Amino acid sequence: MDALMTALNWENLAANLCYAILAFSYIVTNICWLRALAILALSLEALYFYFGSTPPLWVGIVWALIFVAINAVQLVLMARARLGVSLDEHERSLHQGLFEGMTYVAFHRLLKSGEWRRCDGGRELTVEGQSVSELFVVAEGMAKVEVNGDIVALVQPGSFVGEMSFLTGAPACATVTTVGPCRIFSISKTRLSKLLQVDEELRTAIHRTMGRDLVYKLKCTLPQAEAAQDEAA
Ligand SMILES: Nc1ncnc2c1ncn2[C@@H]1O[C@@H]2COP(=O)(O)O[C@H]2[C@H]1O
Repeated sequence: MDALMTALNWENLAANLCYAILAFSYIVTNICWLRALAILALSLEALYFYFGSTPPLWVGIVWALIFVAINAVQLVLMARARLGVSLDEHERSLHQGLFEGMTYVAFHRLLKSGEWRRCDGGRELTVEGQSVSELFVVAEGMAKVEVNGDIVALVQPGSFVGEMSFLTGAPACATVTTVGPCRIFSISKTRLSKLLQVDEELRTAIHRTMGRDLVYKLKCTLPQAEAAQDEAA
């Protein structure tokens, strides 16, 4: 009990504050905040080791400063990566739509791995029953989705094409054809898979985005299917 009271007394306030901040930094999930809090806590620890012990506890001070330096360098690198990202008007609008919530840095890594294309109407993006080698995002324009020759849906701007086979590994469940001039972002699925294997942040963001897009498609498709059933009855 005495030891606990001594540990918590006012003289040890800096040390307790430093370890409380360190403990809090373990709770936060944002890596920037984690590093910033670690820098604050470890700087306080260095001060405590200097002023709180006679002679100063140099081993602790040196290691605290090394940890501060590592975290500071990482923060600067992250800030530079963030500031180095510049998106053009089309990329920004895609980010604000389909990829909303994805960090600029992760979005930029995705963009760098694929390419933008313009195409006219009539271009087949996927063919029902055939394997799909690319994942597409229709940024501008529309595409029709056909199953057994029947149009079952329209792909709206800001939607994926080919995400279902990407997620399941199955062949394309539909033929998707552009119905007018389109601006499309495409990325090789092999390349995307490799990228997602090493980039956890992007993997989480892509899966969340695909999930949201699938929900949207399902919501749009159900009324269309109901209307078709009513017509058939
Ligand atoms: N009901 C639907 N609404 C919108 N897009 C669809 C629908 N059904 C299939 N697709 C798209 O058509 C694509 C065909 O290839 P995938 O199965 O890989 O992925 C599919 C989806 O991207």
